[in-house]
Amino acid sequence: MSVLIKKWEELAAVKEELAQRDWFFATSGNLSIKVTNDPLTFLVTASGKDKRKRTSEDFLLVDAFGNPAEQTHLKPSAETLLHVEVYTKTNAGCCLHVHTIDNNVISELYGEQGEVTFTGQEIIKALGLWEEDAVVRLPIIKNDAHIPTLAKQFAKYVNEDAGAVLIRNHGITVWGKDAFEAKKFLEAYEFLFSYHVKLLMLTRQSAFVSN
Ligand SMILES: CSCCC(=O)C(=O)COP(=O)(O)O
Ligand SMILES: [Zn+2]
Repeated sequence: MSVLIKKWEELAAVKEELAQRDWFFATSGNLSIKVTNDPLTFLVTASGKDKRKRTSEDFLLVDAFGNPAEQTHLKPSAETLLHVEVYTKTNAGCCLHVHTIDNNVISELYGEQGEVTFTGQEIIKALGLWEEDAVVRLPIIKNDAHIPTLAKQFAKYVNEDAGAVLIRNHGITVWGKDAFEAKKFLEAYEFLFSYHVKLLMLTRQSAFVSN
């Protein structure tokens, strides 16, 4: 099996799992996986598709600038430049972006602070932090409609082979050394968001009832 087919299957499997979680509302989300290092090429989702569907036109191969590396009628994701930043600045092998209600709520609650932190949760170990008092810091950037500007802001936080950035009222972009790691990190962040949102709702509601 060629590397391209192997990587296609790997990304398709991740896409299917994220679809099962219902993380691709209204065609949102984009995914990519590195195929070659020299020259850099990666598979990225085609723009505007329903990512819950599995088709032979789900992905296309792009180069280090995010341009199609082969003749195709498909358009790379509108947010391909963010994936370009990940692969040109790090050794990451996979990059995942989803819009969920929970990640949008968290990004709005903490957007002015420019970051959200989490601590005291066992799931933090999935992010590679094993100390009991570990603190996860997740940057939140402004959602700029001009993608080159958004990519430039995003790039400030792309310094390691694994990481994540929340885009305010837009979604999260997570990257890791391979598809397994990127998906694990994404699931850990979404767990933290969902827990935090539910806890805030319950504690605010009970404070309201007891007053
Ligand atoms: C429909 S949501 C707006 C675009 C977006 O943020 C997204 O993640 C999907 O865009 P793409 O071009 O990758 O389909
Ligand atoms: Zn998006």
